[in-house]
Amino acid sequence: MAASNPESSVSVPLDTSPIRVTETEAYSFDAAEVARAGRRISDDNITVFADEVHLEYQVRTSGSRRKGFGIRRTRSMKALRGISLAVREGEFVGLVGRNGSGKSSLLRVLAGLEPPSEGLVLTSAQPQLLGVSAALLPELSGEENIRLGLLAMGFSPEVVEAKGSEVTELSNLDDALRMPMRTYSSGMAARLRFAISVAAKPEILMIDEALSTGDAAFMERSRRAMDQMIASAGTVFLVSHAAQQIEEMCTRAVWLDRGRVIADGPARDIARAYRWFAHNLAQGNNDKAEQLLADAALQFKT
Ligand SMILES: Nc1ncnc2c1ncn2[C@@H]1O[C@H](COP(=O)(O)OP(=O)(O)OP(=O)(O)O)[C@@H](O)[C@H]1O
Repeated sequence: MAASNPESSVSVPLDTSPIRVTETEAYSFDAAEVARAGRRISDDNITVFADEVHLEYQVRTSGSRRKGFGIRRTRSMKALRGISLAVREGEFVGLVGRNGSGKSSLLRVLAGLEPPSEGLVLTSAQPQLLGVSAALLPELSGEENIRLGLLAMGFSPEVVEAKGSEVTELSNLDDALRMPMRTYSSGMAARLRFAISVAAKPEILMIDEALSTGDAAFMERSRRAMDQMIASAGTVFLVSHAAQQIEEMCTRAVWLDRGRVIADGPARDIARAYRWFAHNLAQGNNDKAEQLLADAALQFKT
């Protein structure tokens, strides 16, 4: 379980009213723990809560070679530097940020796949991180993998039959479903994993780039499937470099840079600000891009 951050444990008025959440294997979510972290929780529909989360990777590097000996050193790489977030039922949160800003790391920590080096992560249910949880086998056909994926998620054979057709329709892979998955392009495999995960209707779904591989029809179907999830009080996270996709699909966006939250607010506003920043960065206008980043931090930081 993630440790709470003792430094933030006092001086904030606490509301320890009950939080309607269930315990999961990875995390326990109880009001006292949130209170110890010094956060005021005034409503009970929070599904994902992060308090001052840090993540440091230890990386082994090869050093200089002298007299034929290679010297190996360990370097620490700070991927997340104090992320705090509270996400509620029905929110569709887009994560944007330049390469290496910490988006995938944050999803992995929130999904419980990576323990934070410091800080607290609480979730109301086990999040499903698309692409990792679905254990699909390359030698099996798409159809067989749909059954396997749904069984692996704990559904009974009867439910698997019923959900199977939903997955088939959403994936739109038609005849390819009878081919071994090793013959799929990465986009086709991503679509299949996405369709399986969405049909499973997890309370918390996390998608890392998978949607960018689909065509317009797939995007439209995906959007409808996720709208249904959100309407039934689910929570979705989406990492994407396509700011337009975030703007069109998400209700809220969080902009990460160098492991920190730069801006957090309505998807439309954040996505537009991010797109202008990314455009300037791509043009090599680094000073202008840094200025836009600072402006966004002032305007949208919560
Ligand atoms: N397994 C790992 N070991 C060491 N460092 C890592 C590892 N995974 C990520 N990092 C580092 O952590 C930082 C954040 O990486 P992360 O993949 O979370 O960023 P990202 O915003 O998702 O990037 P991208 O948009 O390029 O996918 C980067 O500096 C990256 O090099």
